[in-house]
Amino acid sequence: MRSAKDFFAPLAVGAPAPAREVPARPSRMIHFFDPSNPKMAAKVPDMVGVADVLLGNLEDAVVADKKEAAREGLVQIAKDVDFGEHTQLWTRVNALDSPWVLDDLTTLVTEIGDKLDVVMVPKVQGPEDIHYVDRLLAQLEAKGGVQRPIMVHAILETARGMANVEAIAGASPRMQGISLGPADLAADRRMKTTRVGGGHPGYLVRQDPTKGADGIPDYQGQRTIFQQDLWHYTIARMVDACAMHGIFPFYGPFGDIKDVVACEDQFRNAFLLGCVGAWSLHPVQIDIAKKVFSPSAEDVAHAREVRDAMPSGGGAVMIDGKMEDDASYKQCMVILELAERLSANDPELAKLYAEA
Ligand SMILES: CC(C)(COP(=O)(O)OP(=O)(O)OC[C@H]1O[C@@H](n2cnc3c(N)ncnc32)[C@H](O)[C@@H]1OP(=O)(O)O)[C@@H](O)C(=O)NCCC(=O)NCCSC(=O)C[C@H](O)C(=O)O
Ligand SMILES: [Mg+2]
Repeated sequence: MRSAKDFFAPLAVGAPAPAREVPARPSRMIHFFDPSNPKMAAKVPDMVGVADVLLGNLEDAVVADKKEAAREGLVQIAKDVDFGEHTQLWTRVNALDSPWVLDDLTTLVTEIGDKLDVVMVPKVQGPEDIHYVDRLLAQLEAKGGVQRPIMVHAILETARGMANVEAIAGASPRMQGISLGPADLAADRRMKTTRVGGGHPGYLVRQDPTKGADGIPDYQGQRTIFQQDLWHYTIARMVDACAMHGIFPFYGPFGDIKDVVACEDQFRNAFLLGCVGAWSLHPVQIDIAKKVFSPSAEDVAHAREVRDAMPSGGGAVMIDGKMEDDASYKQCMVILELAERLSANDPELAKLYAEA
Protein backbone atom coordinates (compact mmCIF):
# COMPACT_ATOMS: atom_id res chain seq x y z
CA MET A 1 0.00 0.00 0.00
CA ARG A 2 1.21 3.49 -0.87
CA SER A 3 1.62 5.93 2.03
CA ALA A 4 -0.86 8.80 1.97
CA LYS A 5 2.16 11.10 2.24
CA ASP A 6 3.44 9.88 -1.13
CA PHE A 7 0.16 10.21 -2.95
CA PHE A 8 1.07 13.58 -4.44
CA ALA A 9 4.69 12.75 -5.24
CA PRO A 10 5.55 12.32 -8.96
CA LEU A 11 5.78 8.65 -9.96
CA ALA A 12 8.90 9.26 -12.08
CA VAL A 13 11.91 11.48 -11.63
CA GLY A 14 11.35 14.60 -13.73
CA ALA A 15 7.59 14.16 -14.09
CA PRO A 16 5.37 17.10 -13.08
CA ALA A 17 3.83 16.97 -9.59
CA PRO A 18 0.29 15.51 -9.57
CA ALA A 19 -2.59 18.00 -9.39
CA ARG A 20 -4.04 18.54 -5.90
CA GLU A 21 -7.42 19.53 -7.30
CA VAL A 22 -9.11 18.40 -10.48
CA PRO A 23 -9.31 21.38 -12.84
CA ALA A 24 -13.02 22.31 -12.86
CA ARG A 25 -13.26 23.33 -16.51
CA PRO A 26 -16.59 23.28 -18.37
CA SER A 27 -16.97 19.83 -19.91
CA ARG A 28 -20.62 19.66 -20.85
CA MET A 29 -19.89 17.57 -23.90
CA ILE A 30 -16.95 15.34 -24.76
CA HIS A 31 -17.16 15.45 -28.54
CA PHE A 32 -15.79 12.32 -30.23
CA PHE A 33 -14.06 12.46 -33.59
CA ASP A 34 -12.10 9.86 -35.50
CA PRO A 35 -8.72 11.44 -36.38
CA SER A 36 -8.30 8.95 -39.25
CA ASN A 37 -11.49 10.21 -40.92
CA PRO A 38 -10.50 13.18 -43.13
CA LYS A 39 -13.99 14.72 -43.09
CA MET A 40 -14.18 14.68 -39.29
CA ALA A 41 -10.59 15.80 -38.87
CA ALA A 42 -11.21 18.76 -41.17
CA LYS A 43 -14.03 19.93 -38.91
CA VAL A 44 -11.94 20.06 -35.73
CA PRO A 45 -10.59 23.65 -36.11
CA ASP A 46 -14.16 24.97 -36.50
CA MET A 47 -15.26 23.13 -33.38
CA VAL A 48 -12.74 24.88 -31.16
CA GLY A 49 -14.71 27.28 -28.96
CA VAL A 50 -17.91 25.41 -29.83
CA ALA A 51 -17.31 22.15 -27.96
CA ASP A 52 -15.97 22.17 -24.39
CA VAL A 53 -13.96 19.01 -25.03
CA LEU A 54 -12.74 17.58 -28.35
CA LEU A 55 -11.70 13.94 -28.03
CA GLY A 56 -9.61 12.15 -30.62
CA ASN A 57 -10.92 8.60 -30.41
CA LEU A 58 -8.47 5.77 -31.04
CA GLU A 59 -10.52 2.88 -29.60
CA ASP A 60 -13.84 1.32 -30.63
CA ALA A 61 -15.38 2.79 -33.82
CA VAL A 62 -11.87 2.98 -35.31
CA VAL A 63 -11.20 -0.24 -37.25
CA ALA A 64 -7.98 -2.18 -36.64
CA ASP A 65 -6.29 -1.17 -39.88
CA LYS A 66 -6.93 2.53 -39.12
CA LYS A 67 -5.44 2.50 -35.60
CA GLU A 68 -2.09 3.91 -36.66
CA ALA A 69 -3.65 6.47 -38.98
CA ALA A 70 -5.90 7.63 -36.15
CA ARG A 71 -2.93 7.98 -33.75
CA GLU A 72 -0.84 9.88 -36.31
CA GLY A 73 -3.85 11.96 -37.32
CA LEU A 74 -4.37 13.03 -33.73
CA VAL A 75 -0.71 14.00 -33.36
CA GLN A 76 -0.99 16.16 -36.47
CA ILE A 77 -4.23 17.81 -35.37
CA ALA A 78 -2.79 18.59 -31.93
CA LYS A 79 0.28 20.15 -33.51
CA ASP A 80 -1.65 22.19 -36.09
CA VAL A 81 -4.67 23.42 -34.14
CA ASP A 82 -4.73 26.06 -31.42
CA PHE A 83 -7.35 24.84 -28.96
CA GLY A 84 -7.47 28.18 -27.15
CA GLU A 85 -8.43 28.68 -23.54
CA HIS A 86 -11.91 27.22 -23.61
CA THR A 87 -11.66 23.92 -25.47
CA GLN A 88 -9.81 20.95 -24.03
CA LEU A 89 -8.13 18.23 -26.07
CA TRP A 90 -8.67 14.70 -24.81
CA THR A 91 -8.00 11.29 -26.30
CA ARG A 92 -9.50 7.85 -25.77
CA VAL A 93 -6.69 5.34 -26.09
CA ASN A 94 -7.14 1.67 -26.88
CA ALA A 95 -7.92 -0.79 -24.11
CA LEU A 96 -5.12 -1.86 -21.79
CA ASP A 97 -5.29 -5.45 -23.06
CA SER A 98 -4.94 -4.38 -26.71
CA PRO A 99 -1.75 -4.43 -28.80
CA TRP A 100 -2.09 -0.69 -29.57
CA VAL A 101 -2.29 1.06 -26.21
CA LEU A 102 1.44 1.12 -25.45
CA ASP A 103 2.15 2.92 -28.72
CA ASP A 104 -0.86 5.18 -28.21
CA LEU A 105 0.43 6.42 -24.87
CA THR A 106 4.10 6.53 -25.84
CA THR A 107 3.47 8.49 -29.02
CA LEU A 108 0.85 10.88 -27.70
CA VAL A 109 2.56 11.82 -24.45
CA THR A 110 6.02 12.30 -25.90
CA GLU A 111 4.81 14.14 -29.04
CA ILE A 112 1.82 16.19 -27.89
CA GLY A 113 1.79 15.70 -24.08
CA ASP A 114 1.66 19.44 -23.39
CA LYS A 115 -1.49 19.81 -25.49
CA LEU A 116 -3.35 16.81 -24.05
CA ASP A 117 -5.56 17.57 -21.09
CA VAL A 118 -7.02 14.15 -20.37
CA VAL A 119 -6.47 10.52 -21.41
CA MET A 120 -9.66 8.48 -21.35
CA VAL A 121 -9.00 4.82 -20.54
CA PRO A 122 -11.66 2.32 -21.67
CA LYS A 123 -12.81 -0.85 -19.94
CA VAL A 124 -11.13 -0.07 -16.62
CA GLN A 125 -11.51 -3.10 -14.34
CA GLY A 126 -10.06 -1.88 -11.09
CA PRO A 127 -7.59 0.50 -9.42
CA GLU A 128 -4.68 -1.61 -10.69
CA ASP A 129 -5.43 -0.43 -14.24
CA ILE A 130 -5.24 3.20 -13.13
CA HIS A 131 -1.99 2.53 -11.22
CA TYR A 132 -0.45 1.11 -14.41
CA VAL A 133 -1.47 4.11 -16.50
CA ASP A 134 -0.44 6.51 -13.72
CA ARG A 135 3.14 5.21 -13.58
CA LEU A 136 3.49 4.93 -17.34
CA LEU A 137 2.21 8.47 -17.88
CA ALA A 138 4.71 9.78 -15.30
CA GLN A 139 7.59 8.01 -17.06
CA LEU A 140 6.50 9.36 -20.44
CA GLU A 141 5.90 12.87 -19.10
CA ALA A 142 9.44 12.85 -17.72
CA LYS A 143 10.82 11.54 -21.00
CA GLY A 144 8.88 14.09 -23.08
CA GLY A 145 9.49 17.04 -20.75
CA VAL A 146 5.75 17.54 -20.23
CA GLN A 147 5.17 20.48 -17.90
CA ARG A 148 1.78 19.71 -16.32
CA PRO A 149 0.29 16.36 -15.33
CA ILE A 150 -2.06 14.73 -17.85
CA MET A 151 -5.28 13.73 -16.15
CA VAL A 152 -6.99 10.33 -16.47
CA HIS A 153 -10.65 9.55 -17.13
CA ALA A 154 -11.96 5.99 -16.72
CA ILE A 155 -14.87 4.44 -18.61
CA LEU A 156 -17.12 2.23 -16.56
CA GLU A 157 -17.99 -0.57 -18.95
CA THR A 158 -17.49 -3.89 -17.21
CA ALA A 159 -19.23 -5.53 -14.27
CA ARG A 160 -15.87 -5.74 -12.48
CA GLY A 161 -15.21 -2.05 -13.09
CA MET A 162 -18.65 -1.32 -11.69
CA ALA A 163 -17.96 -3.39 -8.58
CA ASN A 164 -14.69 -1.47 -8.11
CA VAL A 165 -15.96 1.99 -9.03
CA GLU A 166 -15.12 3.63 -5.69
CA ALA A 167 -11.56 2.27 -5.73
CA ILE A 168 -11.12 3.39 -9.36
CA ALA A 169 -12.33 6.91 -8.54
CA GLY A 170 -9.77 7.22 -5.74
CA ALA A 171 -6.88 5.36 -7.38
CA SER A 172 -4.72 8.37 -8.30
CA PRO A 173 -4.61 12.15 -8.04
CA ARG A 174 -4.69 12.03 -11.85
CA MET A 175 -8.30 10.84 -11.83
CA GLN A 176 -10.38 13.56 -13.50
CA GLY A 177 -13.65 11.67 -13.86
CA ILE A 178 -15.57 8.61 -14.94
CA SER A 179 -18.00 8.04 -17.82
CA LEU A 180 -20.65 5.40 -18.16
CA GLY A 181 -20.00 3.20 -21.21
CA PRO A 182 -23.49 1.69 -21.55
CA ALA A 183 -22.88 -0.40 -24.67
CA ASP A 184 -19.89 -2.35 -23.41
CA LEU A 185 -21.31 -2.52 -19.90
CA ALA A 186 -24.56 -4.01 -21.25
CA ALA A 187 -22.61 -6.66 -23.15
CA ASP A 188 -20.36 -7.48 -20.20
CA ARG A 189 -23.33 -7.76 -17.85
CA ARG A 190 -25.16 -9.91 -20.42
CA MET A 191 -28.06 -7.46 -20.48
CA LYS A 192 -30.47 -8.31 -23.31
CA THR A 193 -30.24 -5.00 -25.15
CA THR A 194 -28.70 -4.12 -28.50
CA ARG A 195 -28.44 -0.32 -28.25
CA VAL A 196 -25.76 2.26 -27.49
CA GLY A 197 -27.20 3.88 -24.36
CA GLY A 198 -30.67 5.22 -23.79
CA GLY A 199 -33.75 3.39 -22.58
CA HIS A 200 -35.62 0.29 -23.72
CA PRO A 201 -39.39 -0.02 -24.24
CA GLY A 202 -39.40 -3.46 -22.63
CA TYR A 203 -38.02 -2.20 -19.31
CA LEU A 204 -41.26 -0.93 -17.83
CA VAL A 205 -43.78 -0.89 -15.03
CA ARG A 206 -47.46 -1.39 -15.88
CA GLN A 207 -50.38 0.19 -14.08
CA ASP A 208 -52.46 -2.21 -11.96
CA PRO A 209 -55.60 -3.55 -13.69
CA THR A 210 -58.79 -1.69 -12.92
CA LYS A 211 -61.59 -3.66 -11.27
CA GLY A 212 -64.99 -4.10 -12.88
CA ALA A 213 -68.33 -3.68 -11.03
CA ASP A 214 -68.00 -7.33 -9.99
CA GLY A 215 -64.69 -6.50 -8.26
CA ILE A 216 -62.73 -8.71 -10.68
CA PRO A 217 -59.54 -7.16 -12.12
CA ASP A 218 -59.78 -6.49 -15.87
CA TYR A 219 -56.41 -7.89 -16.99
CA GLN A 220 -57.17 -7.21 -20.66
CA GLY A 221 -58.24 -3.58 -20.15
CA GLN A 222 -56.31 -0.43 -21.05
CA ARG A 223 -53.37 0.09 -18.67
CA THR A 224 -50.77 2.81 -18.78
CA ILE A 225 -47.15 1.68 -18.99
CA PHE A 226 -44.24 3.66 -17.61
CA GLN A 227 -40.87 3.07 -19.24
CA GLN A 228 -38.12 2.85 -16.61
CA ASP A 229 -34.52 4.00 -16.71
CA LEU A 230 -32.15 1.06 -17.29
CA TRP A 231 -29.18 3.13 -16.13
CA HIS A 232 -30.42 4.68 -12.92
CA TYR A 233 -28.56 2.43 -10.49
CA THR A 234 -25.32 2.57 -12.46
CA ILE A 235 -25.28 6.33 -12.91
CA ALA A 236 -26.26 6.99 -9.30
CA ARG A 237 -23.51 4.73 -8.00
CA MET A 238 -20.95 6.30 -10.34
CA VAL A 239 -22.01 9.79 -9.21
CA ASP A 240 -21.54 8.84 -5.53
CA ALA A 241 -18.10 7.34 -6.20
CA CYS A 242 -17.02 10.48 -8.07
CA ALA A 243 -18.43 12.89 -5.48
CA MET A 244 -16.69 10.95 -2.69
CA HIS A 245 -13.34 11.46 -4.43
CA GLY A 246 -13.86 14.97 -5.79
CA ILE A 247 -13.86 13.95 -9.45
CA PHE A 248 -16.47 14.40 -12.21
CA PRO A 249 -19.13 11.93 -13.43
CA PHE A 250 -20.33 11.84 -17.06
CA TYR A 251 -23.06 10.04 -18.93
CA GLY A 252 -21.54 8.40 -22.04
CA PRO A 253 -22.91 7.93 -25.57
CA PHE A 254 -26.46 8.06 -26.94
CA GLY A 255 -26.32 6.14 -30.20
CA ASP A 256 -29.69 7.05 -31.74
CA ILE A 257 -28.40 10.22 -33.40
CA LYS A 258 -31.74 11.05 -35.02
CA ASP A 259 -33.68 10.83 -31.75
CA VAL A 260 -32.66 14.21 -30.39
CA VAL A 261 -35.63 14.28 -28.01
CA ALA A 262 -34.75 11.07 -26.18
CA CYS A 263 -31.08 12.07 -26.21
CA GLU A 264 -31.99 15.27 -24.41
CA ASP A 265 -34.05 13.29 -21.87
CA GLN A 266 -31.20 10.86 -21.21
CA PHE A 267 -28.70 13.71 -20.81
CA ARG A 268 -31.08 15.60 -18.51
CA ASN A 269 -31.60 12.58 -16.24
CA ALA A 270 -27.82 12.37 -15.90
CA PHE A 271 -27.52 16.12 -15.24
CA LEU A 272 -30.18 16.00 -12.53
CA LEU A 273 -28.48 13.02 -10.89
CA GLY A 274 -25.15 14.88 -10.71
CA CYS A 275 -23.29 14.33 -13.99
CA VAL A 276 -21.43 17.31 -15.44
CA GLY A 277 -21.54 16.27 -19.10
CA ALA A 278 -22.08 13.54 -21.70
CA TRP A 279 -20.45 12.35 -24.90
CA SER A 280 -21.48 13.78 -28.24
CA LEU A 281 -20.99 11.43 -31.18
CA HIS A 282 -22.35 13.71 -33.87
CA PRO A 283 -22.30 17.52 -34.19
CA VAL A 284 -26.06 17.61 -33.55
CA GLN A 285 -25.51 16.36 -29.98
CA ILE A 286 -23.20 19.24 -29.04
CA ASP A 287 -26.02 21.75 -28.68
CA ILE A 288 -28.17 19.25 -26.81
CA ALA A 289 -25.45 18.78 -24.21
CA LYS A 290 -24.79 22.50 -24.04
CA LYS A 291 -28.45 23.17 -23.31
CA VAL A 292 -28.93 20.35 -20.81
CA PHE A 293 -25.72 20.67 -18.80
CA SER A 294 -26.05 24.45 -18.35
CA PRO A 295 -28.47 25.36 -15.55
CA SER A 296 -31.64 27.08 -16.76
CA ALA A 297 -32.07 30.84 -16.28
CA GLU A 298 -35.02 30.09 -13.96
CA ASP A 299 -32.93 27.84 -11.73
CA VAL A 300 -30.17 30.44 -11.57
CA ALA A 301 -32.67 33.19 -10.69
CA HIS A 302 -34.21 31.03 -7.97
CA ALA A 303 -30.80 30.06 -6.58
CA ARG A 304 -29.87 33.75 -6.36
CA GLU A 305 -33.09 34.55 -4.57
CA VAL A 306 -32.39 31.86 -1.96
CA ARG A 307 -28.78 32.97 -1.54
CA ASP A 308 -29.81 36.60 -1.11
CA ALA A 309 -32.51 35.68 1.40
CA MET A 310 -30.03 33.68 3.50
CA PRO A 311 -26.78 35.66 3.49
CA SER A 312 -25.30 33.50 6.28
CA GLY A 313 -26.25 30.28 4.45
CA GLY A 314 -28.29 29.13 7.47
CA GLY A 315 -31.72 29.37 9.08
CA ALA A 316 -35.10 28.87 7.44
CA VAL A 317 -37.09 31.22 5.20
CA MET A 318 -40.21 31.00 3.06
CA ILE A 319 -39.90 31.80 -0.66
CA ASP A 320 -42.93 31.39 -2.94
CA GLY A 321 -44.62 29.26 -0.31
CA LYS A 322 -41.68 26.86 0.07
CA MET A 323 -39.34 26.41 3.01
CA GLU A 324 -35.67 27.01 2.22
CA ASP A 325 -32.90 26.13 4.68
CA ASP A 326 -29.18 25.30 4.88
CA ALA A 327 -29.59 22.24 2.66
CA SER A 328 -31.51 23.93 -0.14
CA TYR A 329 -29.04 26.83 0.13
CA LYS A 330 -26.21 24.36 -0.58
CA GLN A 331 -28.03 23.01 -3.64
CA CYS A 332 -28.51 26.57 -4.85
CA MET A 333 -24.80 27.21 -4.42
CA VAL A 334 -24.04 24.20 -6.65
CA ILE A 335 -26.19 25.79 -9.37
CA LEU A 336 -24.63 29.23 -8.91
CA GLU A 337 -21.05 27.96 -8.93
CA LEU A 338 -21.72 26.01 -12.13
CA ALA A 339 -23.43 29.03 -13.73
CA GLU A 340 -20.45 31.20 -12.83
CA ARG A 341 -17.93 28.73 -14.22
CA LEU A 342 -19.85 28.35 -17.48
CA SER A 343 -20.38 32.10 -17.83
CA ALA A 344 -16.64 32.68 -17.71
CA ASN A 345 -16.36 30.72 -20.99
CA ASP A 346 -19.63 31.59 -22.67
CA PRO A 347 -20.70 35.24 -23.12
CA GLU A 348 -24.21 34.23 -24.28
CA LEU A 349 -24.81 32.29 -21.09
CA ALA A 350 -23.30 35.09 -19.03
CA LYS A 351 -25.84 37.50 -20.56
CA LEU A 352 -28.72 35.06 -20.06
CA TYR A 353 -27.85 34.58 -16.39
CA ALA A 354 -27.22 38.30 -15.82
CA GLU A 355 -30.72 39.06 -17.10
CA ALA A 356 -32.36 36.18 -15.21
C1 LIG B 1 -22.51 8.22 -36.18
C2 LIG B 1 -21.70 8.59 -37.40
C3 LIG B 1 -21.16 7.33 -38.05
C4 LIG B 1 -22.62 9.32 -38.40
O1 LIG B 1 -21.81 9.79 -39.46
P1 LIG B 1 -22.46 10.26 -40.83
O2 LIG B 1 -23.37 9.19 -41.37
O3 LIG B 1 -21.36 10.75 -41.72
O4 LIG B 1 -23.38 11.47 -40.34
P2 LIG B 1 -23.87 12.71 -41.15
O5 LIG B 1 -24.02 12.40 -42.59
O6 LIG B 1 -25.09 13.22 -40.46
O7 LIG B 1 -22.70 13.78 -40.94
C5 LIG B 1 -22.82 15.10 -41.37
C6 LIG B 1 -21.46 15.73 -41.43
O8 LIG B 1 -20.91 15.78 -40.11
C7 LIG B 1 -19.69 15.06 -40.06
N1 LIG B 1 -19.60 14.37 -38.78
C8 LIG B 1 -20.33 13.34 -38.36
N2 LIG B 1 -19.99 12.99 -37.13
C9 LIG B 1 -19.00 13.83 -36.76
C10 LIG B 1 -18.21 13.95 -35.59
N3 LIG B 1 -18.37 13.09 -34.55
N4 LIG B 1 -17.33 14.95 -35.53
C11 LIG B 1 -17.14 15.78 -36.56
N5 LIG B 1 -17.85 15.71 -37.73
C12 LIG B 1 -18.75 14.73 -37.80
C13 LIG B 1 -19.73 14.08 -41.23
O9 LIG B 1 -18.45 13.72 -41.63
C14 LIG B 1 -20.47 14.90 -42.26
O10 LIG B 1 -19.54 15.77 -42.87
P3 LIG B 1 -19.79 16.37 -44.36
O11 LIG B 1 -20.07 15.19 -45.25
O12 LIG B 1 -18.52 17.08 -44.69
O13 LIG B 1 -20.96 17.30 -44.23
C15 LIG B 1 -20.57 9.56 -37.02
O14 LIG B 1 -21.15 10.69 -36.48
C16 LIG B 1 -19.54 8.99 -36.09
O15 LIG B 1 -18.74 8.14 -36.49
N6 LIG B 1 -19.49 9.48 -34.87
C17 LIG B 1 -18.53 9.07 -33.88
C18 LIG B 1 -18.79 7.66 -33.42
C19 LIG B 1 -17.91 7.30 -32.25
O16 LIG B 1 -16.97 7.97 -31.92
N7 LIG B 1 -18.21 6.18 -31.61
C20 LIG B 1 -17.44 5.76 -30.47
C21 LIG B 1 -17.98 6.32 -29.19
S1 LIG B 1 -19.38 5.46 -28.53
C22 LIG B 1 -18.65 4.04 -27.87
O17 LIG B 1 -17.51 3.78 -28.05
C23 LIG B 1 -19.48 3.12 -27.01
C24 LIG B 1 -19.01 3.19 -25.56
O18 LIG B 1 -17.65 2.95 -25.41
C25 LIG B 1 -19.79 2.21 -24.77
O19 LIG B 1 -19.27 1.10 -24.50
O20 LIG B 1 -20.93 2.53 -24.44
MG1 LIG C 1 -17.13 1.00 -24.98
